[in-house]
Amino acid sequence: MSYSGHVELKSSKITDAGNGVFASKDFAPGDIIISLPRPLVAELENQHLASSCSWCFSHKVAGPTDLPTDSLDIKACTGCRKIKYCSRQCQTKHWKLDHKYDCKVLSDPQRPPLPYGVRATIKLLKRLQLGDAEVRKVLDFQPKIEHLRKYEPSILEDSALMAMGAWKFAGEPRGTNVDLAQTLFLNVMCNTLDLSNALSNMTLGAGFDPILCSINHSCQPNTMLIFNNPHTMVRAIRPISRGEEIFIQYRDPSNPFTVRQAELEEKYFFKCNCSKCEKGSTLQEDTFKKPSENLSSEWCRCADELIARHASTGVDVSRYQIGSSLADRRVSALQAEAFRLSGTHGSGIMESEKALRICLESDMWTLTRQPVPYLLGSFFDNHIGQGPDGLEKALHVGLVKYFILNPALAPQPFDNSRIIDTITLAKVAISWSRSASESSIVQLRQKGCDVGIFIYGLLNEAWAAVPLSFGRNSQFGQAVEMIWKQINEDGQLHDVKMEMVKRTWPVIKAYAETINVLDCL
Ligand SMILES: C[S@@+](CC[C@H](N)C(=O)[O-])C[C@H]1O[C@@H](n2cnc3c(N)ncnc32)[C@H](O)[C@@H]1O
Repeated sequence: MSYSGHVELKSSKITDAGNGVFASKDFAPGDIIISLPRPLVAELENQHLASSCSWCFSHKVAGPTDLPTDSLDIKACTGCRKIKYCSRQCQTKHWKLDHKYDCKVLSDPQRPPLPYGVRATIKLLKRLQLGDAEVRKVLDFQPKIEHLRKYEPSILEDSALMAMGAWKFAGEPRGTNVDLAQTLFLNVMCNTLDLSNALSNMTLGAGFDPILCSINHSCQPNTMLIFNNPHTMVRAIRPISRGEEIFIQYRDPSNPFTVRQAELEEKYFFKCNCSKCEKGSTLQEDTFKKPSENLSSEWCRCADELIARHASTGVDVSRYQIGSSLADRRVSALQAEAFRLSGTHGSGIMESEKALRICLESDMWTLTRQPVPYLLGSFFDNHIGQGPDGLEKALHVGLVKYFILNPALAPQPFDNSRIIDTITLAKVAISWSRSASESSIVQLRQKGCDVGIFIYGLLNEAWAAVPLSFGRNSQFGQAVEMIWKQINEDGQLHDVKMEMVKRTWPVIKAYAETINVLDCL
């Protein structure tokens, strides 16, 4: 079946995966495979409604790692006073496509905020009633009702209540019923994509689209999904031949096998059968620095305490188990504790330091084994706002992330997560160089890291990589250009500076390789 210009939908070769999306021509890394003006469903989570544009997801709250967002002026819809926009154009587009169907429902000041799945279902029901062919395609997905009935009956019950609410709020549209509402609700919620804004680098809401959501998951994906306010693209990250299946990642593929499996089961209700998971716990993601038997006696004692604590508090540590011997159970307990403290997507300063000590002082973890990369990410973010001392720590951990972690975890320099990291590190290095004393700057240079050259190289790399990821005309691309132009005022000397970058890069890399992360804690 022809699905769009460059892809087609047919049965996946992955066991139990149903249909998948296949390339109908060859693609090179960076090529755009799918480009959509906006997913069929794109809803902000409630906590972001007040500070983000509901059409383009521009986000007002500036976090420490944010790129400049100008003076974004978010104004509320005069009808409901809940949905907000950064411009009249965004408001008009959103009204025509979407908001005209739920503005009245949201306008009741007494009503508590509606979950985004309910908001989406109200609008889908109304569009379905009007004969919208795109919405019909949502019904082609498997609602996973049987799976939920067997394994997650409470989720199924909740979905029935949500669907009933959505159907009533939609005004019980003729030609629809509660069962149909539940199918729409579940099909969207079991297949959502995380929607984000590169400028604030966080998940702002959830999306669903019949084309994008037909792409299966692999823990070794060949494409990346770029959400670009509100344009969405699927781009190749490795060469793809005609006839090959296209995969994205629904969840982080750098986790150990059992953690990946559990996360996908929990959020999407399936057992991943991708080519990487077929190899089980045998790959680099599951390799510790040393065999479990080599854990020091001091850390064995600590692990024994954790085993007792996990048992007495009833914490489910099954996804962190690496084996049944006592030595394996001890390392599993350390792993469970490190993941618990990492919170997977961000943790406080105290928690991330404690978890890093477990992993690195026990000497069982390599720097690229999770949750160390998550923890270093949190450590980096948490220290940016902590004055010159915090900035210096962030700069050092950033050097380790840049030279050691990122090339191992995301081999393409234009990978969207990597390019955001590169530009954020450049910003940290700029802030540090402005706040540090002259002697600190000289000292760092003497150790091998000339911060001026480092900043120049990072910005040049980000600027060169943007066309293969977000695009130069995107909000992100424009923000990168702004910083790049500030640093590169005398454009004529570019070649000379790049020659210095080329010569100095291996020296900075060698310095990064000497950094002991534990010294930064
Ligand atoms: C977003 S949909 C993808 C389209 C789906 N294959 C279909 O035919 O409708 C996600 C569902 O596809 C299946 N799936 C995706 N990736 C998979 C994988 N790696 N292994 C097994 N099933 C997978 C699961 O049933 C999952 O819930």
